[in-house]
Amino acid sequence: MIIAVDGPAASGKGTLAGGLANYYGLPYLDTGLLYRAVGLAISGHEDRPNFETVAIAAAQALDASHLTDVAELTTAQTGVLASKVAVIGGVRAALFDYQRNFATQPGGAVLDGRDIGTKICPEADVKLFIQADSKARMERRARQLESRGVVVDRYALYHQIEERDARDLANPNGGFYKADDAHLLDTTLLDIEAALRAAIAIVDGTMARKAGS
Ligand SMILES: Nc1ncnc2c1ncn2[C@@H]1O[C@H](COP(=O)(O)OP(=O)(O)O)[C@@H](O)[C@H]1O
Ligand SMILES: Nc1ccn([C@@H]2O[C@H](COP(=O)(O)OP(=O)(O)O)[C@@H](O)[C@H]2O)c(=O)n1
Repeated sequence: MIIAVDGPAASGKGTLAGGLANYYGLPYLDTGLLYRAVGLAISGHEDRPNFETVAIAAAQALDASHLTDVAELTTAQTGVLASKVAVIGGVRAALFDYQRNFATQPGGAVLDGRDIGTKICPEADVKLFIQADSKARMERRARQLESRGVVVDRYALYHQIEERDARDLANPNGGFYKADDAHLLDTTLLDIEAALRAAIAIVDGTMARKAGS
């Protein structure tokens, strides 16, 4: 079974995707980490003319060893760099096979990102699009960063998330919208347990309908 989980920044898609992977015993890939690793690799080059070439080369050279320093990859600054390299068609093309190979491994997988249900795995058995309002997303990200000892300016974080979402939505090479056959799950008023229960109910319901049809 392949489960695709998409949604905007800090909507809780990684938490849900990880919870679903655990529940169904499937391997899980956070595809945002791939873009973050490329973002990190071009840090300091982003204003140079050869920025795109450096980013594409970094994406082509990417392997699992670049995804281990999760603390550094998940800073807010790396998120901004990730959304800058994510608009480069050559970067997306270079990361496609990695994601496709993960998704199509025997037994299935859970992947979360922005374009899993639209571009990476249009044939996924179940697609979830996770949403939560901007203030809730900002507050969740703020607490996540604070739990690591980061001092957070909530006003700046709110605008940074809005700016990143806007850049993502305008991405000419992206597919950052809800797939027609994705189930929308708004977690604004749900805690993590309730959101996971709702996601499991969607997956079970979808698979039962497919088995019956
Ligand atoms: N439904 C929820 N209610 C409260 N906090 C949540 C919920 N879902 C996720 N979180 C918390 O919000 C933060 C961001 O969640 P995460 O899954 O990393 O988001 P995303 O992968 O969409 O960026 C994490 O600290 C996570 O524990
Ligand atoms: N499948 C994906 C995943 C992430 N991304 C890009 O990578 C950035 C970081 O993604 P992420 O999922 O780690 O970010 P959060 O939603 O966790 O804040 C996004 O803002 C997108 O620009 C993408 O283009 N396609």
